[in-house]
Amino acid sequence: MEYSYESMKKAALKIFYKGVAAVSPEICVRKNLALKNGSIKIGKSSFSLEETGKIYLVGVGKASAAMAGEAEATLADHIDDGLVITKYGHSVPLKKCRLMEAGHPIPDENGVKATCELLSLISCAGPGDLVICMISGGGSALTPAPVEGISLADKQETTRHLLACGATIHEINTVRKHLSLIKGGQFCKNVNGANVVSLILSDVIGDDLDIIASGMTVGDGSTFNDCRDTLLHYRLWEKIPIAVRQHIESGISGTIRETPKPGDALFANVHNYISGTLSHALSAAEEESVKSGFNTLVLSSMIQGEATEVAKVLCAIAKETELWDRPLKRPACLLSGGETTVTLKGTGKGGRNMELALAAAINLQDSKKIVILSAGTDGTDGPTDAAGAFADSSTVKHAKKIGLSLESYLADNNSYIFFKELGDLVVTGPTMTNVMDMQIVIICD
Ligand SMILES: Nc1ncnc2c1ncn2[C@@H]1O[C@H](COP(=O)(O)OP(=O)(O)O)[C@@H](O)[C@H]1O
Ligand SMILES: O=C(O)[C@@H](CO)OP(=O)(O)O
Repeated sequence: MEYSYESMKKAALKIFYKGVAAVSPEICVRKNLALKNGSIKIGKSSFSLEETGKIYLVGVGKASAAMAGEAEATLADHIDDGLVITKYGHSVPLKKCRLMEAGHPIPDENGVKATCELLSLISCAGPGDLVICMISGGGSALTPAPVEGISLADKQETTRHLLACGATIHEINTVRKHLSLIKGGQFCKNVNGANVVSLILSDVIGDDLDIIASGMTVGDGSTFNDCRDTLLHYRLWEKIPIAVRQHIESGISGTIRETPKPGDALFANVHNYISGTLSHALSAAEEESVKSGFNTLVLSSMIQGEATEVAKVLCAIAKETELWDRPLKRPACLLSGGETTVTLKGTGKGGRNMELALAAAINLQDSKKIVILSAGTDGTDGPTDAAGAFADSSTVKHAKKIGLSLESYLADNNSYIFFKELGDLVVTGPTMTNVMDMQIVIICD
């Protein structure tokens, strides 16, 4: 079969959508939540309706409104009260829960208000009650509850520095947890001994419960010392607001208490279950790729590192396939995913997927027929309206024709504008789910 760039891009997009569809909030919640024989089953936990007091449904994260919608459909009139905090544009109509939208990835005033309301709602719970949480990535930025002495502006500035320095989400959330009254398990301090059960859609490498949305219902394995180490490592210690520095120093000296740790009695009635992961999405993408006639290989669901470096490795494997039919015979499709980082040096507009695609285009200029799609499964890449971008063996040629220099767009972290000019953005709109980023690499004759 003869493949054109257009047909390869179409196939890549179809594979991406299949992956995303497999981790829709509805599917993930339906698999893990049921009402059966007078009991609510969530993950491996079961709560008899007769013995349970009030039932609260809460949610935080980009997928939380859609997750709560599915939970409402199952639990219907059994929910007594609820509140969901999601990112602007990620709402779906809810019947039982109040819905509040807030800023992401930089927290804002609406996030502060919403988090205050969330904490006030769950403080109505008590022994015998059940608090059901729908948690997904994005939850950290959406729930700013700064500790005393730290302002929202301090948190915003700290977040901006952390997002720009190339730190991993594990490192970023270690700091966030230690500046917060809700993150790092502290949500559970407010439920007065009620049962807490969380369904969690994972958007972090390794599916670490204490990292996704800063683990508000999970014991925190990190410390104030780790925060200082991270900030020193990325040379941010002198740049962050003084109030943040002082708070961390007080934590290190023991004047301020640590976040609750795994095994703390606070978590005796708390259960956390992963409801969907990137690995599920990649399996569905793999199935679609095979159906489309490609020899298919999932490389990894744990790709991390600087986006431009990851691009070099993916392109090297794609070119190996093109030249030597290794590790797959053509027509081939390589699938991968994870979360890269971008150390921002320029002032342009972009995201880590578009940055990866731009670097890939440079690496593919000496290849014959390779297409790469890199996109965020949440439908947003960086502070833009695109999910990601396509790069292919001919991108450099086309860019030169219209006078665009890839190197200068890359140096300015201006990948969004580059791919917009070229017409190679992947625009999906909010997908309502969030399991990190996916790369689909198609190699044809
Ligand atoms: N101009 C840019 N080029 C590349 N990456 C960028 C740019 N601006 C911001 N970013 C990256 O975008 C990330 C935030 O984007 P977002 O897609 O919202 O992340 P997430 O899906 O993890 O919430 C930050 O980690 C930041 O490094
Ligand atoms: O909320 C968070 O802490 C992170 C990880 O879960 O999500 P996002 O990268 O989407 O902001």
